[in-house]
Amino acid sequence: MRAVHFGAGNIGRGFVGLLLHEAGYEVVFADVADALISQLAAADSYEVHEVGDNPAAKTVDGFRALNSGTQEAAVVEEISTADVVTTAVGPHILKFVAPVIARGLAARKASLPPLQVMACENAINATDILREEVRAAWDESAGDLDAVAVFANTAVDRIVPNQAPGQGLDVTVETFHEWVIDRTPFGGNAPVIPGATFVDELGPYIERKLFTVNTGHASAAYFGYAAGLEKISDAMADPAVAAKVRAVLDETKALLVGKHGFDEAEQEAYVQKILSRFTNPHLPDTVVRVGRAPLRKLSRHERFVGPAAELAERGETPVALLGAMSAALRFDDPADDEAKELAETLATLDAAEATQKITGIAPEHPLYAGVLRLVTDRKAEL
Ligand SMILES: NC(=O)c1ccc[n+]([C@@H]2O[C@H](COP(=O)([O-])OP(=O)(O)OC[C@H]3O[C@@H](n4cnc5c(N)ncnc54)[C@H](O)[C@@H]3O)[C@@H](O)[C@H]2O)c1
Ligand SMILES: O=P(O)(O)OC[C@@H](O)[C@@H](O)[C@H](O)[C@H](O)CO
Repeated sequence: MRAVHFGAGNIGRGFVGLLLHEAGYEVVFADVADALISQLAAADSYEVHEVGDNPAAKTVDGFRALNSGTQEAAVVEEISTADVVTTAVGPHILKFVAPVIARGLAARKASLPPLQVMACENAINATDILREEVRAAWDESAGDLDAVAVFANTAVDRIVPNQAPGQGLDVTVETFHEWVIDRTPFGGNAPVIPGATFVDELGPYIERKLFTVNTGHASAAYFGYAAGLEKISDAMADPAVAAKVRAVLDETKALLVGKHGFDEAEQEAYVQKILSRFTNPHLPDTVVRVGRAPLRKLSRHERFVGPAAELAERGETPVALLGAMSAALRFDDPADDEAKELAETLATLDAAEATQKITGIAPEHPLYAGVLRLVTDRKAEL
């Protein structure tokens, strides 16, 4: 069995690659970072160090690595005979890997079973986004795309910080992990991945993950950044930051319980577990990594505006979520391209234009007045 995995970064090596390896797949990593690919191609193995309660070290070996920029033909050939393709490149990068996947699928022999494609990104239904990009790149003369590929949405959860320089290919990760995959598109032939959980209804799981883990995480990052703190665990050790994060998760908990019918006590236990993961002092995770790409995080269906808008539509006022969004508008890490673009948007557009561009919230929406106020206040400081 062979899996081609796009994105040999933190989650690629520290989670998806590891679970596919443990499931018995030969993993072919495809990435455009040349130094990383050269290192992987030259290595026999790397270690995944799980830190926190019950620490462990796991070895990943038997992989290969290709540069999907300079060795595209080789990646296309791998895809044409692979069993599985996964990605962990970032939601905005899916459009760049899709044409390579489309070419690999077009070169596939009709006798092979459909390729099983799963995007492992922090976005609602990231695989649907990837499928539409593959469709856009699809050569119709190659036949029916749906006959050669099965696309399944997934939710991936494991905190994998940026790795310390000098650590080589080894990855430090938290012990917790969860990979939930929609079983329904596979029609009884789902891949066997013992570390993953297959479910019939993925939607509630994706929202629960994004609007709890990622909303809470990003809140800790932006409040921590505003407080001048470097690590997420330090941010969570600050009582004022921790209280604001908790208040945000109370609001998303109310939404998730009300919308999806999660049991309240079960959701509270989920929140507690996640808050304890953020405080893991062994995990060197930073507020700038977790806060990265603030425009993506402030966009319409993402971890802040998504739940805040739904609460507003239900007649609730999401006070804590608006507070976190206000902190996000102040995230100005000079190394972050989206933080620079955010600052420029705030500086050059009027408040109404900036509100709509950043959050996608229209003037008639019940959340609009709240976000317009945040944007207006932030602009007044610039
Ligand atoms: N790190 C985590 O804790 C974590 C957990 C769950 C989900 N995720 C999600 O996984 C995805 C990747 O996150 P990460 O933290 O591993 O980021 P990362 O930056 O460590 O890794 C991304 C990798 O993608 C590669 N890449 C960029 N453009 C590419 C292209 N065109 N073709 C092939 N490879 C390309 C980069 O070179 C990099 O190695 C994101 O969607 C993120 O939200 C991350
Ligand atoms: O990857 P992002 O930028 O969407 O979000 C940053 C972190 O919240 C994220 O990477 C978490 O560590 C991860 O989602 C945990 O499962």
